[in-house]
Amino acid sequence: MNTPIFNRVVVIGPGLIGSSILRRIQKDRSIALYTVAADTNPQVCERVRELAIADEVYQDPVQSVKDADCVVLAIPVGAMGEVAKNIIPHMKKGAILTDTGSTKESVIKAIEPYVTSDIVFVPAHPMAGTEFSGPDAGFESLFENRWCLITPTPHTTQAGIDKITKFWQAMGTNIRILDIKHHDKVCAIVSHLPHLIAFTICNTADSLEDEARSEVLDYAASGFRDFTRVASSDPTMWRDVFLNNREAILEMLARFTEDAQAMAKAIRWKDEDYITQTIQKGRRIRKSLIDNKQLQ
Ligand SMILES: NC(=O)c1ccc[n+]([C@@H]2O[C@H](COP(=O)([O-])OP(=O)(O)OC[C@H]3O[C@@H](n4cnc5c(N)ncnc54)[C@H](O)[C@@H]3O)[C@@H](O)[C@H]2O)c1
Ligand SMILES: O=C(O)C(=O)C[C@]1(C(=O)O)C=C[C@@H](O)C=C1
Repeated sequence: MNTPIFNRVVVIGPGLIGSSILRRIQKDRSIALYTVAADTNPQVCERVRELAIADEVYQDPVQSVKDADCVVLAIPVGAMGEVAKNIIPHMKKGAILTDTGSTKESVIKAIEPYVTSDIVFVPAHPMAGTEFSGPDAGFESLFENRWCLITPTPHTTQAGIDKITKFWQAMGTNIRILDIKHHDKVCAIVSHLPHLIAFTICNTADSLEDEARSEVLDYAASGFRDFTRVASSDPTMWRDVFLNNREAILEMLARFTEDAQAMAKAIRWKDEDYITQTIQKGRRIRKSLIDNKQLQ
């Protein structure tokens, strides 16, 4: 076997993303020789033991990081700062700290003050997931052919970037190095706003008067169904994303609202060309996703 990328990898938060990482390592031990999982929820720890997807399991993240050469934070973005503050003093000198958070500027701001000069922090974000959460939801091929976005800070070393690049390539992803603010803007439009719209449209449907609401359930095997998949995502994760990428999300929502108003105007004034062009753009985007193999 080739030299493994890491000897001992700790995943803090073995939910959808963390357990998918652990499962992938279990399949490919050239990524890490030994895996440790840590989760403050005792039921998650119990389930990870039952699933046998980590070599060792701890309820206390502080205890779990001893001797690790890579620690992956796969917890909600609002919890990252506190956990980093607690674990960093117990990490091995020279170890890498990385994360999978959906927002980057907030996570970096929360973690950086606690990063000591002997720890390398490499912020990262795998652009892959589902509407499910928890250790049962993960699967080893989740990251296959997806993107992992790495957003180095001015203190991130090239050696750290190279190691995390290898790590995520071994998970099956392609890599892009992105500027931190740019990452948050792009994710606001491709991920955060679509979730906001999905949660909102379900709430709007639910607030209709009784008769129409029951029809939503009867006839929802249409476009609405696709929104309900996205809207069934985890409330804690998404509350944290919305509160931690506020500026970019509000900016994209404002643009979207303007475009929705333009569409409303076109419908009111029967502007066939505008309506047709808008629909055609949507179809083109869908086709390019299929061509780029970004649809499972
Ligand atoms: N779900 C997705 O599609 C997706 C995709 C890419 C990135 N992410 C990001 O990855 C991270 C994990 O998301 P997920 O979907 O795997 O979540 P998840 O809810 O499936 O798992 C998160 C786990 O973290 C644990 N946890 C919460 N607070 C903790 C703490 N303080 N200490 C230790 N454990 C704690 C929870 O008990 C849970 O088991 C989030 O930051 C999210 O933004 C999610
Ligand atoms: O595929 C889904 O259902 C997801 O919600 C995954 C998704 C996304 O919006 O694309 C969600 C959050 C992430 O940070 C990255 C990926």
